[in-house]
Amino acid sequence: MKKRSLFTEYFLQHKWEYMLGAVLLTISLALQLMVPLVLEEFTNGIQYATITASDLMELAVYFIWLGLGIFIFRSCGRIYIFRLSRMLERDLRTRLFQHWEKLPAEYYQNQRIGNLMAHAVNDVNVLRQIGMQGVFQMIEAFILITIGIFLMAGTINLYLTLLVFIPLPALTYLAYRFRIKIRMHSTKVQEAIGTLTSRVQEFCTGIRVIKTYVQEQEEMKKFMKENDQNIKANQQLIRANSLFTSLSQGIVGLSYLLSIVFGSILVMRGTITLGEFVAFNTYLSLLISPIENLGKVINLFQQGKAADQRLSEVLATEPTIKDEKDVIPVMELTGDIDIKNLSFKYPNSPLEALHNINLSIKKGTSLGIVGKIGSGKSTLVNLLLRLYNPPKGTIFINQYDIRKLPLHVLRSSIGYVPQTNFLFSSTIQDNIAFDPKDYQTKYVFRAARQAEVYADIQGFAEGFQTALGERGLSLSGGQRQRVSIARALIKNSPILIFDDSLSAVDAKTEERILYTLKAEMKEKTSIMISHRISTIQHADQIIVMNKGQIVEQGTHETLLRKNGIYKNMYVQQSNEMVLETSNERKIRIKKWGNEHR
Ligand SMILES: Nc1ncnc2c1ncn2[C@@H]1O[C@H](COP(=O)(O)OP(=O)(O)OP(=O)(O)O)[C@@H](O)[C@H]1O
Repeated sequence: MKKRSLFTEYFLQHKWEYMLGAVLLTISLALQLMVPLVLEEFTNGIQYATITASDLMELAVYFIWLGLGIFIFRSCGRIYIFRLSRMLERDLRTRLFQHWEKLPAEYYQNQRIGNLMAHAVNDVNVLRQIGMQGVFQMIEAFILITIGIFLMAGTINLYLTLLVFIPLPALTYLAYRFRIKIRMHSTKVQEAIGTLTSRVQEFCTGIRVIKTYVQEQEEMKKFMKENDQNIKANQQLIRANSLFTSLSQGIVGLSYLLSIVFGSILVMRGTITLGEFVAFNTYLSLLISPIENLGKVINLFQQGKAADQRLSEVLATEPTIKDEKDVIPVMELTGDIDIKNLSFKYPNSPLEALHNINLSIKKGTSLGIVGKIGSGKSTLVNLLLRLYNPPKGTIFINQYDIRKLPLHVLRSSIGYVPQTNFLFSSTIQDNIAFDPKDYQTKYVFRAARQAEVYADIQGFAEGFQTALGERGLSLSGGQRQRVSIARALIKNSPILIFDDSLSAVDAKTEERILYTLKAEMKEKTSIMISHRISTIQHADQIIVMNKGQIVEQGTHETLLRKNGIYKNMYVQQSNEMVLETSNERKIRIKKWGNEHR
């Protein structure tokens, strides 16, 4: 069965409410169609001098009542239909957001933020417009045109009506011809807006890099090029729209001309009365706007079809990472991790990021991971968190294949500090207590103390209530990292993962954090990735990764005895430390000398 469009789906769900709106509007239109009849009587009365002063008064009162009726029913119908469309807009955005939340990180890697914004803003707006102007004008056009033509042909003159309506099929033809063109241009406009939004977003997030690499001119050139493309796409759409509107107006004008010329002849011949001629032209003027709008509505529906298609495609994207059908209803995990023969390729990559990984991390023990850049350390963690799906039967927690665990149980059992520390535009407290559970302030303070960031935060004028800008830019790299650590610690989860999470703090702070964490981690399973040996040297077991494989495994002491990659890294880093310390000492002595000169 063909899938219904999003708009049809919504329309059918609310059909009775739409019906009520349509009834209110129809009453107002019926009253509008009575105006020419009153005018006809009035004009004939004047022509044949049969009208009296009291008739005039009566007519005036009648007109006022008609006007009032038209106003009340039209406004109510309009408010009703427009309210439904605003609800459609709200529901659609909520549905889109809910769906986006289900899609895996991988989906966002392949999307431009501008395109996603265009879906959420422009596409939804087009569908809202269909629900507003589209439905409203469709009802108006249908009622006025059908009943209007019936009244003109049936009560005034069939031939004049036929003559006046001869040019109108051309309008349908035009709408058909312009349909594809306008849809194509509207898609281009959407894409151009998407590209521009992405450019601005990238500019804002990358502003420091742009400035330090003096790339303002280059960025401006790219922006101007895309801005011009946006204008060009809009101009093409405007041209197509204006040509369509002008041609349709010309056709309507021709109908009007035919009505005046041939209507006057019929009056002069006495075939119709002057009152009927006035009524005929009033009907026509009532019909002109709906006939014009019909063209616009057809266009709007075309744009809506494209927007509907785009939104439907997004909503049809299957979340690849979700609870499997054979999910085991586990409520809690304690933290024994087993990895068996794990090999993994990223979906869009032909190369293996991990090859035949075998590991066992018992509850309450720690694992340190070191290795070169790109050796697969973060990939291992991504799979444990199911940010990507590991092959079935490769990763187990408490003997359960993680592919069979409920996602929310798996993820809420892991306190994770990612490599890139994203903080939300909110207070520091909210950033730390970022969990479905409600935490009392004392727990936020405790986590901040454990992460060695408490003193820094208390140093801010507003303490834990300090609002952070987008991406927490008001904090230093080290502070951001420690706030992220506090966010992971507050969860008090059985598994803790730190992905190079102490890289931005100095050696002394690192030492203090590790000391605090040691007590915290006693009952937990912890995985710590680092480029610094000092961060992981006290782990119960350490693995060295290279090209997606575990190449060395053991404790700090056993690995040093192996004289392999680990030993080399250790020696190199120790030498660097000595050099750093002696440089620091030299700087301190120089500084002291300067101060005491
Ligand atoms: N989303 C992805 N899609 C395709 N390939 C990826 C993706 N993420 C990582 N890779 C590739 O997988 C391999 C392992 O990457 P990974 O990020 O796990 O390395 P890493 O050891 O954590 O590196 P680093 O120390 O720089 O964090 C690399 O070759 C990388 O290019």
